[in-house]
Amino acid sequence: MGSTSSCTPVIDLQNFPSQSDELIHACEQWGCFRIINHPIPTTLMSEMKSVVRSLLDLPPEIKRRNTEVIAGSGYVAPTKINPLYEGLGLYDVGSTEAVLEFCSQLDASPPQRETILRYSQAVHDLAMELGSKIAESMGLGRDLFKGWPCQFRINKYGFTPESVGSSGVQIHTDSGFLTILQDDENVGGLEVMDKKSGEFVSVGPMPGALLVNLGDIATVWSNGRFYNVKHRVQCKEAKTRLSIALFMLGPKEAAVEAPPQLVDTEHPRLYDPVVFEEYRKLRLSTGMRAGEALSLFSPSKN
Ligand SMILES: O=C(O)CCC(=O)C(=O)O
Ligand SMILES: [Fe+2]
Repeated sequence: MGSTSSCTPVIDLQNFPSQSDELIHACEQWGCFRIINHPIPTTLMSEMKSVVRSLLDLPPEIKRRNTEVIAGSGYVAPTKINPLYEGLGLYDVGSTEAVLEFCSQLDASPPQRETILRYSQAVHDLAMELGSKIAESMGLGRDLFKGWPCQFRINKYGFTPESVGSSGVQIHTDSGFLTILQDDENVGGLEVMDKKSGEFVSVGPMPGALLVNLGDIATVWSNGRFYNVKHRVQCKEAKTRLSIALFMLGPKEAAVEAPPQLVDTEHPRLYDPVVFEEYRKLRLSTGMRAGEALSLFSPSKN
């Protein structure tokens, strides 16, 4: 399938509340937007990028020490299905202890540790701030997403001349509420599905900006208003592509449901309460990785 080029919305984080309507429109129509004038310094972004490159270049026996806490949160080696992809990660990036454990597993040097700590804290704070801005822009309280755990992952796609045209990551939605992605500033390949046409649209590199995607939990929480954007990574050129993702998931125990303000007779509740951890396991066990599993939470109509 071909793709057209990007018209992903761009949200200026320093221009609030003026951008509130644009932000909600982007969440509803695209499930994805670029953010500019965000608080993560460009120098920190590029320092983190070079740390990511060194970590992913470590020998496999060291990378394997990055064990998982929840399924897929640790080292993911290339597989038959995804031979180009490799990733390292950690669950609960809001915990300094968890970040330091990740650093120790990978023998990070003191300057690398410092960069990983600064970057992960900054992007975690940014996820919380974005959650607050989304809630506030809908006329709700700023603290609704406080304490929701976040997962962190660094990704490497070893694209080769033979792989041009194939997939680095197959079509999926993210399972949590939102994802903040520092995509590769040179190597494109990320494609998002246009809600209206169902066509894939390329999201080209935009150095200095970050990309936000909304996931399945955002659709549940917003009572179906927010679009859980389907996306994939395609190999466009024979270069290594690196990306850094923070996934704001759902609460550890409490079930997610739309706040009462988003439910009325014209907008009846579309989903039964969803416990994130159960939802994630259901996605894995059923292989429904593109949001299909949400249909299993339609309220029973008695
Ligand atoms: O690497 C990317 O640009 C996107 C990765 C992605 O979609 C994911 O990790 O869920
Ligand atoms: Fe994704």
